[in-house]
Amino acid sequence: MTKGNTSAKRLGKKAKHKLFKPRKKKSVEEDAAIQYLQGQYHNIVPDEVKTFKDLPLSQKTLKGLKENNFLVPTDIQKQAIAFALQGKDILGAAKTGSGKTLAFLVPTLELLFCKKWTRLDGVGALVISPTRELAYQIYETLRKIGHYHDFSAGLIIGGQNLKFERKRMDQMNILICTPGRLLQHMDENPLFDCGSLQILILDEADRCLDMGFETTMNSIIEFLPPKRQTLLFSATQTKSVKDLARLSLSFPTYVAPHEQAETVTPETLQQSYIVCNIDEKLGILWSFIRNHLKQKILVFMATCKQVKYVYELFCKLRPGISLLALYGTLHQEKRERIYEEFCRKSNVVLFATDLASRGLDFPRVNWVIQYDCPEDVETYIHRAGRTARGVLGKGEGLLMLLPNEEKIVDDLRKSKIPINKILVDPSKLVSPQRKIEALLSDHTDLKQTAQRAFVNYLKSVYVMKNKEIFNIHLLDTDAYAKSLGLIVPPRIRFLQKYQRSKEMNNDIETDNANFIEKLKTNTQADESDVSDAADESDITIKSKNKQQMPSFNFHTEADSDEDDFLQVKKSNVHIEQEQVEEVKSSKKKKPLTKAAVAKKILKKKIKVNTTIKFTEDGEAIEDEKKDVKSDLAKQFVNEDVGGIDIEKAKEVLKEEDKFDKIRFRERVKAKHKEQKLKLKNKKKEEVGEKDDFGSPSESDGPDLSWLPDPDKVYKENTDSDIETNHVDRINESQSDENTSNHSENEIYHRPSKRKLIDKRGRTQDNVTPRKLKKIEDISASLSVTEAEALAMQILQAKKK
Ligand SMILES: Nc1ncnc2c1ncn2[C@@H]1O[C@H](COP(=O)(O)OP(=O)(O)OP(=O)(O)O)[C@@H](O)[C@H]1O
Repeated sequence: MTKGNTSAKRLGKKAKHKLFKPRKKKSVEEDAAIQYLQGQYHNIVPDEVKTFKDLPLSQKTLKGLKENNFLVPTDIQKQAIAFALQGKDILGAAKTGSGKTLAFLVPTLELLFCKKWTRLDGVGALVISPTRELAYQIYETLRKIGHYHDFSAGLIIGGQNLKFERKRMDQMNILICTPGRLLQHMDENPLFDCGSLQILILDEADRCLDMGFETTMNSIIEFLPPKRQTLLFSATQTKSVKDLARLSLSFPTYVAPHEQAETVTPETLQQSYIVCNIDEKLGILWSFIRNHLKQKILVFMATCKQVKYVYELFCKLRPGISLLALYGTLHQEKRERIYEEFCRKSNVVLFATDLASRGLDFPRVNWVIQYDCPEDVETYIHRAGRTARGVLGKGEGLLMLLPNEEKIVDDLRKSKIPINKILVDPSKLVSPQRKIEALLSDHTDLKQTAQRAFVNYLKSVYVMKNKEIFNIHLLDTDAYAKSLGLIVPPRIRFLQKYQRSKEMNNDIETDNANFIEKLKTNTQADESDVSDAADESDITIKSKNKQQMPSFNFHTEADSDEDDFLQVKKSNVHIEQEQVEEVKSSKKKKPLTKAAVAKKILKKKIKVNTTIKFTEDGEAIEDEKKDVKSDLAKQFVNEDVGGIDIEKAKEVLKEEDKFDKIRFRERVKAKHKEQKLKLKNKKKEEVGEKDDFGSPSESDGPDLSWLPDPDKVYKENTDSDIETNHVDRINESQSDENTSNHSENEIYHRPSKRKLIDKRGRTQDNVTPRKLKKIEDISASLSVTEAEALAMQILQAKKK
């Protein structure tokens, strides 16, 4: 109401305009509808709700839901929507695939609708998701069901155009984002303002609040107004008092419709596990795929490198089904393409890391294979939950375990996960071992990927908290390398390093033993009882951990939707004794204090904070003051103050620039002068040389050296013959010259180098005085007719 009044006032005269009349009417209707809906909120009885229509929802939302075939709300939707509409903070927990997305999107739309939120009101709702793919999925669902509302929604995830996002941030009403990217906007984008935020939603809340995102989330929460509604959703919900306190949740309503259910996983999900040796795993996976060519299969692996290797290898082995790979280090566009392709296709295998384990709603997945043992029960639940989704979804899950990993089955069963052991049928096993080895010997790239996959898998095992299940020393690494096609097992440097440091630090080991013991007892307490007390002990453990390992950088503060296996993602992960030792030993080796660095610098006689300028020839300018020309620069250099006044420095540079330009011009001029002089000298030298042998300027007449020796002619020919013969011979020799073939019968000697007429018919300029004299002699000896014939010949040649 208030908003409506103010806008009418703001409109003033224009409000009388015809066009606005229906709006007013509409606004009145809307106000009445909102009032009615809000009046119903406290009368909702979730158990009595049969369809979405039974909930007090706006027509726009109901229409959006109906169009997308969402008619009957699921249990979590009934309860969560009811409490959220009443304005309560919610801790929502429900099985995977039970429809939690709508459980928070519907109340979000209703809240903004009832507040008559407009584009100008800015960000009203913020949905945070741990992965880009999940954020994209939520965004798509919002677009579908919020189609009839007028809100603007934005998807803010890493790997997209930051500039594009930046410009539009202030116009968005509902933002779906990943933590890293959101914080980046909060830090860098002046247009981004969350001051009027109404509702904050964390999907996969336990993941958003764990150690991987801890710092990022803390910074985000600080930025948000404390007076807001907060909804947390996950299949494995956090109840940590600390987490809730961080979000300023004091008395949230816990909505968990499946809490009393017999299983925590969907009933329609059939779960089984096999136990095999590490070197059999790849062969079993290959055989499984070969035996299920008409299925949609999702395979989870521990690291990106494994996914990359198995995908590339199987592509080369051609199993007869489409293969895809999804992991964090892929380019964002590729990730989107693969995600969509897997959604679309029906007979396909997707190899993925835990990036795809939470929230993603791939339709009709038949099989989820956990190729590597999950880190914990929660990870198992989320991975397995990628199949058997929605109201009618069915699916199967297969867990592949190494003998020492079988202990996790007890944990799974304790957590109400029905899982059965099955045996592998050896008759169906086909091992492509030979082919793999051959492929690796042919493809160096593939071999390197295999090596990386090998090392990274071992590292992933090494950093796991539960050493009873994940024990690197129990792995037959040579056999594992061989199964990957690596005849020579790669060096496991990180392990060797650790062994060495262990030998050196036996004393520390005993010191740490007590600490580790304490950690283990606390861990057990944590896992058995998820109570407030346990959470508190969790906090103390973590702080102890921090004290013990000040520089163990296992978690980053960046957008951690990239799945780095070296990142501790769980809040209660305790680093093993070994790792503590490693840190200590490495610390012992390299004590790098400020004093040590200063000493090193003193030893090397490096003058810190000094600038050395160089001339163009690379010589250091010793006295900088000598080099400056302008008065301003001289003054600036003489001022001996700490730091730099940027503005003044700019002015000085401008002044100096003028002098530099003058200097540059002078230098160019000098160079030109030098070049000219050189050219002149060179010409002079050339002229001097030519003078020795006769300069072309001295020759005025043509070279007539080819003419017949008159003495010979006079001896051999009679006067009467001379006239005709000579002309003929001239013609003859000219044609010879054109063809460059001298006839053997040629009587006269004709020097080839010195020609009277060149090929284009021009006369030669270079006639030496000696030649001139000869020509004069010849012309004196010629008769008039001969001279005439010669003149004619020259003229004809000139014309040509
Ligand atoms: N009321 C409904 N009627 C029919 N289908 C629904 C309904 N609500 C949700 N779905 C469908 O169920 C599937 C799973 O929903 P959603 O992804 O929200 O589950 P989720 O509980 O968030 O799962 P996860 O825990 O894995 O994140 C989706 O395909 C969705 O379209």
